[in-house]
Parts: sequence; structure tokens; C-alpha cells
Amino acid sequence: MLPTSISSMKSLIFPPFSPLSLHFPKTKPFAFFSLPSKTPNVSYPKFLHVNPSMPSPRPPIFSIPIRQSHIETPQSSSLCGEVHVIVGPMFAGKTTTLLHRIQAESNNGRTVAVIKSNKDTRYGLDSIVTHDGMKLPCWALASLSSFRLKIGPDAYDQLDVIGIDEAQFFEDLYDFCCEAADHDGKTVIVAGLDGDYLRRSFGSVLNIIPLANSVTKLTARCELCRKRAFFTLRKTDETETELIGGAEVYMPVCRQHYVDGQVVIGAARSVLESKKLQCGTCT
Ligand SMILES: Nc1ncnc2c1ncn2[C@@H]1O[C@H](COP(=O)(O)OP(=O)(O)O)[C@@H](O)[C@H]1O
Ligand SMILES: Cc1cn([C@H]2C[C@H](O)[C@@H](COP(=O)(O)O)O2)c(=O)[nH]c1=O
Ligand SMILES: [Zn+2]
Repeated sequence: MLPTSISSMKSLIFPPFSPLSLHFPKTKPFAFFSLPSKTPNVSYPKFLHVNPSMPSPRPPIFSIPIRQSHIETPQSSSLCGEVHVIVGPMFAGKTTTLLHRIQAESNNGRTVAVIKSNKDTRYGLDSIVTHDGMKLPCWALASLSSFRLKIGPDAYDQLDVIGIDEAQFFEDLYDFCCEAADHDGKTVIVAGLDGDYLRRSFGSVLNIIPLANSVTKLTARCELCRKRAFFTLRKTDETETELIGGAEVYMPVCRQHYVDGQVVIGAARSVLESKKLQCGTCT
């Protein structure tokens, strides 16, 4: 049974699907952010639709009622796109913030879609899931350039807001944001890691700062002392830049514990290396 506010809405993409079931746990991210003033307390994106041009199984896109102004003046949306960037270490609430902002846009009657990298298969490919269990259907893609074709050009044209999570994994982030905001009039909300586990710039996230209307750097809580955490410490000895994982591999840390952690990990690595050298059976 659809709530009346949903059943009275005009569907953008057919056939209509079931309403989104979105789970928002009560916990809040540590970092502070503001939502548009119209955000109601509890109501979530209203529609889950599929693009009929996609082969089955079709990834979800969800759309919100078309605003009358969009029908009458479709060209107006191409004039003023926006780029908003949310960065910070792991567990800072980037995904939570992204989902809240998407929610707020949706509640304001804007048509929204969310994209994540298909590199992260931990929770399946059809949803974005926060570390504390909030969930939203999404498109899981290898590249952002494939998005327009995947959702279909008509559906793309009618989109107002595009959310991108795990932005560090998209090589074509800069070009996509330029095109979507400058030429297509979209509001693009990007969430990603600014730095990797060695605090090096990660992917193209920092490259889009010059394109941005706003930049929000969130912080987590240091797992060791509960102070503000700005960095992500990798607890294992893997050295590749991209390594999908959660709390079993990473922890948010303050500056002091990042430095201490690197020393400890470096020392542990040296011990392991020397043990390997001493051991005849290891190479
Ligand atoms: N060390 C931690 N391990 C697991 N979960 C954590 C930890 N620190 C915070 N969290 C939870 O993760 C939530 C943020 O999740 P999420 O929005 O997915 O963060 P991000 O996208 O920045 O990694 C916090 O609100 C908190 O409930
Ligand atoms: C620090 C760091 C992280 N990653 C991976 C680990 C996770 O799969 C994502 C980050 O997810 P979140 O939503 O920000 O929690 O990125 C990595 O591949 N390399 C790193 O150095
Ligand atoms: Zn600390």
C-alpha cells in the first residue's frame, strides 16, 4: 500500500517499482553538516523504478515526481548545475551525509540517482550501505561515463541530482562532474576519501575541488583515544593502494595515533621480514 503522497505522484520511469525501503538507523555521524531547511524528519525517496531499456536484471534507479517547472522549462535546468564534495577518512559519515543530502533533495521534489563503484561488492551491487547499516539503492558502475547510457538518455535528461559514493575509485570523476554540472545542469554530490592509508591524494577526488560549489571535510573519532580522526590507518601489511575493506582492515585515527601506528606497523613489518629471511622454507 503506497502512502498517499506517493500514489499521487507522477512517475518518471516506467514500469513503476515498489517504494524504496530505506533504513536509517538512529546513530548520527560524528561530523556536523547542515541539511536544506525543508528536510522532514522521516520520509524517504518515494519511488524505485527500473529503466525498461535495460536487460534484466535491471539496476534500480529511483525517481521522484517531475516538477511542473521541469516540464514547462526543461532548458532551465541546464543553466545552473552544482558540484558538492564531501571528503574525510573512513567512518567519518561521508556516505551517511551523502544519503541524507540525496534524501533532502528527493524530499524537495527533485529527481535523484546514486552511483557507487562496482569495485566494492561487499553489500552487493544494488545498494549503498553505510557502516551503520543505512541503505539506498544505487547504480554500481565501473566508470561514470557509462552512467548516461545505463540509465537511458531520457532518464538522464530528467535527473536533477546525481550522488556519487566511493568517488576515489572513479578515474573519470573530473570529466563527469564538468559535463554533468556545467553542460547538463545537474547537481552532483560527491563523497569519497581525500587520502589513502598513506595520506596520499586518492584517485581524482582532490582534482574536483576547483569545480566545487562546496567542500565538506568530515572527521571520525580516533579508535584509540576518541579525539577527532582525520586519517585512515590500515591495520594489515598489504601495500596496494586500492584494498576494499571495513573495520577489519582500517581504523580512523587522530594525527598522533596515525604517526604512532605507522611506526608500529613499520616495526612489525621489519620483524616479519627478518623472520622470513631467517626461515629456510620461506622465500
Ligand atoms: N571505527 C568504526 N568502526 C565501525 N563503524 C564506525 C567506526 N566509527 C564510526 N562508525 C560508524 O560509521 C558511521 C559512518 O558510516 P559511513 O557514513 O558509512 O562513513 P564513511 O562513508 O565516511 O566511511 C558512523 O556514524 C558510526 O556509526
Ligand atoms: C584508506 C583506504 C581505503 N580503501 C577502501 C576501503 C573501503 O572499501 C573504501 C572506503 O570506504 P568508506 O565508504 O570511505 O568507508 O576504500 C582503499 O582501497 N585504500 C585505502 O588506502
Ligand atoms: Zn588518537
